[in-house]
Amino acid sequence: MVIINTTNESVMSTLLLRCRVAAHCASKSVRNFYTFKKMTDKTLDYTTTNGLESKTPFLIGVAGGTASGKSTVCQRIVEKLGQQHKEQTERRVVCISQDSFYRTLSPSERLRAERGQFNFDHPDAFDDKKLLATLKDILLGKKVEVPEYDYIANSISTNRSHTIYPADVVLIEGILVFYFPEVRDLFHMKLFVDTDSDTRLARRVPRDIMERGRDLEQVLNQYMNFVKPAFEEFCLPTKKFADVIIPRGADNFVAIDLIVHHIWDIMYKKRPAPTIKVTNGTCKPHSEADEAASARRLSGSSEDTLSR
Ligand SMILES: Nc1ncnc2c1ncn2[C@@H]1O[C@H](COP(=O)(O)OP(=O)(O)O)[C@@H](O)[C@H]1O
Ligand SMILES: Nc1ccn([C@@H]2O[C@H](COP(=O)(O)O)[C@@H](O)[C@H]2O)c(=O)n1
Repeated sequence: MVIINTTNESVMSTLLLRCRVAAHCASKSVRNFYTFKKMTDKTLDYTTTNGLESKTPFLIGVAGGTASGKSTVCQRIVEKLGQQHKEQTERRVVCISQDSFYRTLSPSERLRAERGQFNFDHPDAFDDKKLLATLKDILLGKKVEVPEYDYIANSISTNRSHTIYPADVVLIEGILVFYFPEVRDLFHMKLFVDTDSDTRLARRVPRDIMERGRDLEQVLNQYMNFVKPAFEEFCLPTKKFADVIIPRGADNFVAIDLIVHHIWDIMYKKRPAPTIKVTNGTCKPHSEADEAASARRLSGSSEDTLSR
């Protein structure tokens, strides 16, 4: 099942069209409809000459609960667009984690974090101003430096960071990427990875023990005291802002293919890029369609869902 919200008409109409074409192809036993054309150097040249208005990247927000598969979904999208083996400077699709925007903790908060008693799932744990400024720079086509997050030290790494070069598509994933209104309004497309909480907990426990240096008791305490209540209070309510909800995350090949095709259309079809005008430090959608979509978003008409 792919659930499509009606908030963003351009996203919705493309996806609906694809659903119809896919159904038609299936009924006619047409094979390989979803065989995805990988990017080639030839097509790379294309965007430099196809009349796109600017290098404003297409910004995609990917939200969802902890261990729902947000990073894995982003990774699949990058792979399907044939970008995973490209040099950083050559990548046309790049991913950033919201975890790189956790704020610096005070000494007492640091002590609590070491005991698993700090709430990393609360919006206050993030430096949303820095996240907003970074995304605006990205939209202006600037090169930005994004630090790696160190889950063992509970802080951003002082010596490991990634240079994000101007790209066509930038994915930013995190539990609360739709929580902050100013950040949320910058996205051209919003995805919500909707994986059930038992599955998420079953994934989080081994991941935190093996990759994040935690013990079982700490992981379970943190989950019950902070992660689960904050998911219900802050993350889950942002699902209504999503243009596309992806049940089962990376296992949902159909949803990922539809999204990849949509991104591919944006990157290669001869249509104006979704440009962003930055005036007085605020980013605004440029095209009339984007403005209309924005207005609908602000008027809160995002409750209707279609499903198949
Ligand atoms: N579809 C899946 N099937 C099995 N394991 C998965 C799947 N998606 C993610 N995982 C695993 O679950 C853990 C969390 O996935 P990840 O993509 O990092 O989630 P998130 O970014 O939402 O925290 C990782 O260990 C990952 O390998
Ligand atoms: N020092 C930290 C920072 C964050 N967390 C947890 O990470 C989760 C977000 O990352 P996902 O990849 O799971 O989306 C969030 O739920 C925090 O609890 C942490 O444990 N320690």
